[in-house]
Amino acid sequence: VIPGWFSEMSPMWPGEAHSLKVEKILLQQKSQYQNVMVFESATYGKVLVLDGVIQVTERDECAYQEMITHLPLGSIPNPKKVLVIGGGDGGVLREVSRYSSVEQIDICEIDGMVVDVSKQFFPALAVGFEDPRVNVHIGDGVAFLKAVPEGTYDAVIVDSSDPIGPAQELFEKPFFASVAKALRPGGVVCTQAESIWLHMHIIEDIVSNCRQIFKGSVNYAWTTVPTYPSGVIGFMLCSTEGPAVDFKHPVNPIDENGTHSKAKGPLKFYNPEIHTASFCLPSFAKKIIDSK
Ligand SMILES: NCCCN[C@H]1CC[C@H](N)CC1
Repeated sequence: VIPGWFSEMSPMWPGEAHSLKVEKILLQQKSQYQNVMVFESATYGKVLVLDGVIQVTERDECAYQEMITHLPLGSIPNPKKVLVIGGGDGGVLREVSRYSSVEQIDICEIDGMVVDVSKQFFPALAVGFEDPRVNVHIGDGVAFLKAVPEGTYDAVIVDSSDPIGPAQELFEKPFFASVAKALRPGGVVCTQAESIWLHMHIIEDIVSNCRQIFKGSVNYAWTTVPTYPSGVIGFMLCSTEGPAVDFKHPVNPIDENGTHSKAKGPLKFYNPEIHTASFCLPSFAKKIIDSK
């Protein structure tokens, strides 16, 4: 370990590690589920780390939060009821709250400490919790979804960490089946779906499971996030049987000014062109994803 630097090491990306220069460690605590750390970096603002894995940095969080939210919500005409699984830092809530059509935003985050730490150190993300439409549930998303009446939601966003630790079940078939049940016909789900450079085997399984469960459309999109492993992160975009959803041509694209409603300031990353472009894949990934 180089003194004064944080290196992100995990069995999920063997033989490589992204490092960030540390100015000051602001918090190190153990929650019921994981080690929680916040540090001030030299060049990416504050950084949230769970079990040694970077979750968000102030400088590049916009890419992930905007894409994981606007890829699904921009693809349906009138999102009303939205469920966020994970997302305890509040960033996805901030993006969902841009839609004036949305009436109810439920969030189920397993670790309450993540919510508390975000409110203390990441106000630009935790602002999402201030929206009156938000209902916070601290608990296991798997159990939460089992209790949800069939066809409740227009959209589900699974803003998870990696399938090592508390989020492991969020990558498995039974969970996808419970998401499909909780969605209305033509409802959409967007899940965090790792890196095409590092995790094609995981993505292969996720796509295969999604094609069996979601009888609408199943697509994989990706974007760049400099502080995520390999600098990219992907998303599964699926819809249930019912009114067709064309994820590649958004019917309801939020514009750059984010003026769907009382905006939380302009969008920094997402725009309708990058929405469409995010579904274009390199051949090595396309071959596997389109064949499942
Ligand atoms: N809202 C926090 C984002 C969590 N997503 C991350 C994707 C990349 C992973 N290596 C860690 C979690």
